[in-house]
Amino acid sequence: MKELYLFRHAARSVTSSNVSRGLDPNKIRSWLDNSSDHLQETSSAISEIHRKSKTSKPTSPIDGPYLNNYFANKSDLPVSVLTSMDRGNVSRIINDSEIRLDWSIYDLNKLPGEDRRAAAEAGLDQPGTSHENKGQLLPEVILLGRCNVGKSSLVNALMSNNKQSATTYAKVKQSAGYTPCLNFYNVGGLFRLVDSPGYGVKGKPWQGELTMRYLAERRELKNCFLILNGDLGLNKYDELILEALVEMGVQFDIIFNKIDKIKNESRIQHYEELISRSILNDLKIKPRMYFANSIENDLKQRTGINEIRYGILQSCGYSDLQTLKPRRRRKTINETIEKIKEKNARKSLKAQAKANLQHDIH
Ligand SMILES: Nc1nc2c(ncn2[C@@H]2O[C@H](COP(=O)(O)OP(=O)(O)OP(=O)(O)O)[C@@H](O)[C@H]2O)c(=O)[nH]1
Ligand SMILES: [Mg+2]
Repeated sequence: MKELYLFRHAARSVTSSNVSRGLDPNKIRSWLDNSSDHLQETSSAISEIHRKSKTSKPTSPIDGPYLNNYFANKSDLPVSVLTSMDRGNVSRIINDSEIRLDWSIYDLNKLPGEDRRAAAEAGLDQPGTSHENKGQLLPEVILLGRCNVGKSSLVNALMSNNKQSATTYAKVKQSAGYTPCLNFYNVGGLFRLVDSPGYGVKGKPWQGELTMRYLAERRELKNCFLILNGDLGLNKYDELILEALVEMGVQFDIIFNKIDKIKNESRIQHYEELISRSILNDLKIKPRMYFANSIENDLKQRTGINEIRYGILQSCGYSDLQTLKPRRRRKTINETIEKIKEKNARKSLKAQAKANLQHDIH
């Protein structure tokens, strides 16, 4: 109505002021009349858009938890759907954990546990390896995958504080074939997370042998997380390793990583198609499935990390996460300062609230 009122006013002023400039007032009136109809249509279309935008929900990000929720009802492959309490627990456990690289292994016979076993088999009493006194044996999980699929980035994402900091434990590089050996990260004395050299075109035969022997022989190994390219899907090397894992009877799960490479609105359809045309549904063992983004340079984009952490802890036999206490890491000076600041802010808020209450009473 307001627009129409303004419009009429404009028509009046145009007719009177433009005659002197040689414009035909009737033409102008008819043009304005048509415009009035158009304006009315436009204004009602705009209010319709406003109405719709108020009622329709904004598109949610199709992130790791969203995809898990979606495929929980749609796929034969199991997925984890976490409660907010599970999320809180896994974040606390990892954020509190002291994390360190215990061993970098090029030769499986030198791996603690294996050295002892090798020595026992050879009839020797003293294995005498350099790693012998560097810690007790813990449950282990390994990240497997093609070169460049994001194994080391995922190691960093799994062991870093979710949103605030990206600690770099494992070295990451754009060029494929970067991690040369098996790296064992001790997480809070609870388990060891093993980063492995990638397989595929850039993988070296001796690295393949090392990893395969580890998979076949390691008694501490509780689960493998096979990382797949979330953009391109499985290739022949992935199929070979999947078949080998099934054949060896090794427990494994799969992670579709780099989901950011697929546009948010196409993700569901992309993964539905990718899974249905892969060999995943035909495997004798149905692996648990995860969707993640382990990107290092944009922490807000990281997703699906707590689901994998939860899967790791469960595989390692830790089911009561509420009471699980890792070996704690020492806080940095900055973290300590932040904690003190938070405590003081809470104190002053409390004091303020108390003062307000007393003021209201009086
Ligand atoms: N877009 C995107 N890039 C990623 C993601 N995760 C890792 N990258 C990038 O992928 C490249 C390879 O990452 P790495 O973590 O080194 O991969 P890797 O599997 O350990 O590679 P190798 O050790 O060579 O086998 C790096 O440039 C990473 O920044 C992700 O979730 N999304
Ligand atoms: Mg690597």
